[in-house]
Amino acid sequence: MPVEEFVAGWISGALGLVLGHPFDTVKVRLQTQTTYRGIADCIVKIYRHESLLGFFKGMSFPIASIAVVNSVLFGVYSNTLLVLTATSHQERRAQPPSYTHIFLAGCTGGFLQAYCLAPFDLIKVRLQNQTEPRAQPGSSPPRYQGPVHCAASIFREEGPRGLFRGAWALTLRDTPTVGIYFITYEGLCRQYTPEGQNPSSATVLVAGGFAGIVSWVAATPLDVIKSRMQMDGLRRRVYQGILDCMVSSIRQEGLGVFFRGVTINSARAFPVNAVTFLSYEYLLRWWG
Ligand SMILES: CN(C)C(=N)NCCC[C@H](N)C(=O)O
Repeated sequence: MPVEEFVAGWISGALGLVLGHPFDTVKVRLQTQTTYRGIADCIVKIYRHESLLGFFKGMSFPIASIAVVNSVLFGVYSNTLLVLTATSHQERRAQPPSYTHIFLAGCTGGFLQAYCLAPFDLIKVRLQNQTEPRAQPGSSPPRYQGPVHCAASIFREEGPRGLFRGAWALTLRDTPTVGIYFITYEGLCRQYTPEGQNPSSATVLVAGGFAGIVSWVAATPLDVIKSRMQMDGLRRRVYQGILDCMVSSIRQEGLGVFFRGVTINSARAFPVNAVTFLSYEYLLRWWG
């Protein structure tokens, strides 16, 4: 099994993550808390109350973990294509795989990465939702003091399965939308690249950025449900399951609830995925 795709996925995931984390914090807050009037209000409040560091809450853990998850995503995607089409990454420009194969390989990558991502994403969301400023003498400490403390507390208070809270919603979110992600990327690259050639850097940046936006717009409804399921269980259980969470969210907030955070999600998705695909492509060309 070729491993370069896993390594390239790891590095490109880490680069994309640092760039996108502040957007991600604003998105998670908008999706799970009702105290903010919109993106600008949320940004101002985080900055005033928690300083610039507030935007980077919960990042240290994902930088290691999400990079591993991205490595699984790109590694599984490329190796599934290898099984389906018998072509390596280098051969795929001359012998492009069909969109059906790309979609199937993307869905396989999305499905497998969701299970690796679930506990890390849960910890990230719980930490991002802590609104307390940094610990000061005399003030009560936040519930979770860091990622390891957060993981240990969830394990103790909610059991080992608690670490996988929201995993089903995450799998439903990622399986089809990662298929869409790779189809959009490949489709745009092919559209703007002469046959048999490698896409230019500008094409990779634009195709990667749009692949991020299109797939995240499709993923946002289940992303909202996933984030809510992950916050459920913190004090008392509110939802019986995914369907119950959907129904009660619609009842209380209307259908618009499914698009909470879609603007910030898209604003985050473009730079993150432009950089992810650019570094991924270049690392593979460099090694290949
Ligand atoms: C819509 N979804 C779930 C995706 N497109 N997933 C693929 C990776 C996305 C990238 N690491 C990011 O954080 O944007």
